[in-house]
Amino acid sequence: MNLSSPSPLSATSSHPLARYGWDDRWAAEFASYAETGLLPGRVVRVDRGRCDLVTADGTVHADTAFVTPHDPLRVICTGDWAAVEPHGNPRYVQAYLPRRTSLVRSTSSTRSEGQILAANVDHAIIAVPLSAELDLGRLERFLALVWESGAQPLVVLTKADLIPDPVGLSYLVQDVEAAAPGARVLAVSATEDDGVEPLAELVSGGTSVLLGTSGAGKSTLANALLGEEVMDVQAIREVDGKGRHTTTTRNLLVLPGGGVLIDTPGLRGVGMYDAGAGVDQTFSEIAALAEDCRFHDCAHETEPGCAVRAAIEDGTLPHRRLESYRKLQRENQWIVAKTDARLRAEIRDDYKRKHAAGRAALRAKRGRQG
Ligand SMILES: Nc1nc2c(ncn2[C@@H]2O[C@H](COP(=O)(O)OP(=O)(O)OP(=O)(O)O)[C@@H](O)[C@H]2O)c(=O)[nH]1
Ligand SMILES: [Zn+2]
Repeated sequence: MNLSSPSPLSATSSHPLARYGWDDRWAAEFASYAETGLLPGRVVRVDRGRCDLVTADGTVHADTAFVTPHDPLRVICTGDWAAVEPHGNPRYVQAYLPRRTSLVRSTSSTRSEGQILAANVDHAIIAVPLSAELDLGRLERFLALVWESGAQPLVVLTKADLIPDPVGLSYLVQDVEAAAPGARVLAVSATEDDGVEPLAELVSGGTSVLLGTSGAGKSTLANALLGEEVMDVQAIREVDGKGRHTTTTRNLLVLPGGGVLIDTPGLRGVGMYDAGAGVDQTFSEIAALAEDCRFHDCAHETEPGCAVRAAIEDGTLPHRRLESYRKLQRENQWIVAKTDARLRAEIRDDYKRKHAAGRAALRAKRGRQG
């Protein structure tokens, strides 16, 4: 049985939660909870000790006390598949299934702590606006975050109608492709409905999120994918614990062309959090080149036989890429160091050692001169 792509004929495809992403693998992992009478549900919203889940019986408002541990990365979040009690007032979420992917950001630049933004995301759409000059460094930062999460990045150049010249547009696409190895890049105009269809098809088989800076065109793109009516329909009315009707907005929406879109406020303008592997993956072509460096620990500075510098010299690797790689590596080390005292001590000792070595070399040099 191929677990990663459930057959369309499988029993779960007719399950009422299939359109929310329920598949054979989730069903298998849920089996032990099902035996105890718990219901499966996908979290569509989390809010102050409560969450909304879609279940086969409709939306359930449940208490999250048992799935809100101290570790902020393990707190239940939108996109999680959870086990919820079938009755009770309130009903409790008892557990959630191990996440396939987790999108994590650092909460702030001063108090470095990871925060889970969304779980079980398959595609992360990174919106890059063509209304402004391309900021490839910023794109690379988003890519690192996405690769680290385990989701597949999809770069969308938004507002493509602003670049009417197809040749100019193709150059821009090429520049972005060179900065995003392993990711699909497509140009879309949401206002002209150009390229929305291929994008809808790409994300139809899973859960997606939209990332990008303010004004990048995320909301416009979300509306184009969802259709405005869908947005309205899914602002659901339901009875809360006090017996009143309340209107709540879901952060996880079913796309008319298949798949679901997670759109939580916290997703906007995210910063990386401990994304070492993600940074390496973002610059995968540099790692591939480095395999041919003479020294396996080559820093691509002044070493002889450096394949990375050779690629820069012959024009196959933009110098900007190596600079950006180093910058993001340093940034990530800094983030990690802030949360990891041991590493912080190591960096300090390393600095002292280098400093001492530098001073010794200086003394030796002075000694020779004197
Ligand atoms: N020409 C053109 N303009 C667009 C397109 N998509 C969005 N815009 C414009 O770009 C601006 C920002 O779009 P939004 O969709 O609000 O951007 P956003 O990323 O959601 O912004 P935040 O909500 O601040 O995060 C708006 O003025 C849109 O009208 C497009 O395809 N073509
Ligand atoms: Zn090298």
